[in-house]
Amino acid sequence: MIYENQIVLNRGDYTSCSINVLGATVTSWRIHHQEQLFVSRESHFSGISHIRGGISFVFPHFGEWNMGPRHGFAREIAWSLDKGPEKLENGDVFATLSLDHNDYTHSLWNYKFKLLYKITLCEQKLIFNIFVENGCENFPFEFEILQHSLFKVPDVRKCEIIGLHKCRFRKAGKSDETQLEDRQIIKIAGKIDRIYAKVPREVTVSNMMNGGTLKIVRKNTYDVNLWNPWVHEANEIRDLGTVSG
Ligand SMILES: O=P(O)(O)OC[C@H]1O[C@H](O)[C@H](O)[C@@H](O)[C@@H]1O
Repeated sequence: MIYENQIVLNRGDYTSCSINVLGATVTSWRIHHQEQLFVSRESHFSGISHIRGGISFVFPHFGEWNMGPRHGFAREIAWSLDKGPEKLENGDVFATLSLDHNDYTHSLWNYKFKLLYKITLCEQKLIFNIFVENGCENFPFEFEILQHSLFKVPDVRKCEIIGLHKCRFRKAGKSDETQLEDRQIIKIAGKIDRIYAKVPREVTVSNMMNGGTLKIVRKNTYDVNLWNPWVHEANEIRDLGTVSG
């Protein structure tokens, strides 16, 4: 069921996940009451731009795009509910959203495609399955996908990111020049905006809400975007709200 644009997966025990059909954006993930995601209070939910925060769906292009909006169109348009929410025997709850090519997407990117996005809420984790169907007969297309995730943390300076050691990275939006990450543990102490390539399957972030560690496990994706605009730049992003040091 969709109520006020939201699809809610409720696992009981105050564990839930909300997905806004606008961009199939995951706007809330609560584990036993505790919110794990950051969504700006200044965010627009009316469709005039993408939702600022949560987990947004970047497709078919990451970054500035001369064919359409930055980070693609998928985060800016309404998706459909394809299936669910449905409870599985083990108590997990899932829903599948879909986005089909239409006149608008064709005006920017002239391919027939269908995206299926299955989100499963488990006791302590979220599982995402993404399917991209190519409806163009004998005609391949290239695309980029990113789940742009903004996490809520008590103090970002205390978070330790593990898993990027020895990966090469480039600065987002800058030249293709790459550098080697020589730190086993990355701490954020200022602005950072990087794309790490060929990242191992698992990256962890410690000192999340309640002091827990978040494990991000990926399959068939190779790059990781690490972004924190820090105070000055954050204050220039109008829908992010005021940030103090
Ligand atoms: O403001 P947006 O279009 O949502 O982009 C937010 C951020 O997305 C990614 O993390 C990019 O690497 C950043 O350069 C960008 O600032």
